[in-house]
Amino acid sequence: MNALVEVTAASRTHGTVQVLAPTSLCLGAGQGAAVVGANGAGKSTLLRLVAGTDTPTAGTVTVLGLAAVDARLRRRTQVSRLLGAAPTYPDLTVAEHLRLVEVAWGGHHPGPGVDEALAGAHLERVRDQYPGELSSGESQLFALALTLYRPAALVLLDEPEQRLDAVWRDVARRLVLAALDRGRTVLAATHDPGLRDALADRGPVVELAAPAR
Ligand SMILES: Nc1ncnc2c1ncn2[C@@H]1O[C@H](COP(=O)(O)OP(=O)(O)OP(=O)(O)O)[C@@H](O)[C@H]1O
Repeated sequence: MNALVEVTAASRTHGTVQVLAPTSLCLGAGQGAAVVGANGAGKSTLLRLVAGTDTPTAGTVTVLGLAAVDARLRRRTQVSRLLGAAPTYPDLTVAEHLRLVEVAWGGHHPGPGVDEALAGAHLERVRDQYPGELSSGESQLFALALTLYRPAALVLLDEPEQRLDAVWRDVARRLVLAALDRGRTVLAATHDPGLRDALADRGPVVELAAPAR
């Protein structure tokens, strides 16, 4: 298997506190993986290590064949991530954000088109609204749809289900599965059993131990 992501005994310590115990993960092209565990278990920390925005205290993290921190240029085109809030422009509508991504790929965006992507995410009703005019659930689904619209090989998602009701959690799951069906690789931290189960059919589940409380 050609590994897109290879995490080998990676851990993270802040001061004297280990916030991520040694963790390993191997993720090949087209696979999906769920990272699960209690609040504070280290899920976001692991995603940041894979994103290259943090470095492990011990162990190694390789993304696209390079140490995650050295994969900067490749990350721009080959990794799309939703870790926290998605960056948005206050004066561009929902549809214009997707159009911007499409244009940024200068004729090489593989599709679907903006209208189809909005329909798939159930966002047609708010297509002409600005980010500041969306409900919190709409904002989250918009952020997820926008993240998945970048035609990146690897997608990193931190709790994509947050602030979504049961119906929209289902939409979010289907969006993630559709990305996998198109050959993307997805690593998602989640508290949603439905998303965990869906990803478990597509690859490994990384269970992080609960932190001492
Ligand atoms: N810069 C930091 N300094 C000290 N501790 C930190 C720092 N960043 C994160 N932590 C701690 O690391 C632990 C793991 O945090 P992380 O955000 O990875 O957990 P999580 O599993 O994503 O939690 P949740 O499900 O609540 O989002 C937490 O106890 C957090 O307080």
